[in-house]
Amino acid sequence: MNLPNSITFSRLLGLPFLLYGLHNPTDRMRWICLAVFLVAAGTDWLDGYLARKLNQVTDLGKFLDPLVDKFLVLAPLLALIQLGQVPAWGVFLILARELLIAGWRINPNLTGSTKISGANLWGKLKTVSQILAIALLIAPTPNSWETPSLVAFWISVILTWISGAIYLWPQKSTQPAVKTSGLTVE
Ligand SMILES: O=P(O)(O)OC[C@H](O)CO
Repeated sequence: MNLPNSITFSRLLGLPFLLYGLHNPTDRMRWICLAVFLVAAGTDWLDGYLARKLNQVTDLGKFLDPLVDKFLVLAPLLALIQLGQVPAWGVFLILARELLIAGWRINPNLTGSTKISGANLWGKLKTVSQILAIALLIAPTPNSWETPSLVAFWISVILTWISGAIYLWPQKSTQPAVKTSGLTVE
């Protein structure tokens, strides 16, 4: 457990507060939750930066970082369903893709590599779009912001699936076959 991975874990600390604070929130509580959410989201940049700078990129980090991001994004989205701000089926689309890629990432038979596949550029872009959409939805914005916030949410849903498809799409042609227990998987 190195410093970058500890920072990744610390991202989870704000989640209980977010879930509590977004239950029937006042405007003031929304601002506080927005600040907590953005600080937690900021650690996503910090852990990656430190891992590269300190030369501490590990398989554990490549697995943990995207997983913790999924918790960070899904916790407020569930609260936002409860508040009637986002439809459950939209959040389900995000949840389904995130589970799919988390499972794919740790399965060498599927990735074609015994090394953990880290997040790619599209995955990072997807997470940024989710964070922006959630920030807009948490903020106590006037009614006129409802549509732009929802548009941001749906853009993030689309990017979530595009980035997922990009992980899965090219592997047949670009990844070498992996031999597992005498069985060669292509
Ligand atoms: O697309 P994923 O599942 O690799 O997640 C991307 C990470 O959240 C980027 O930090």
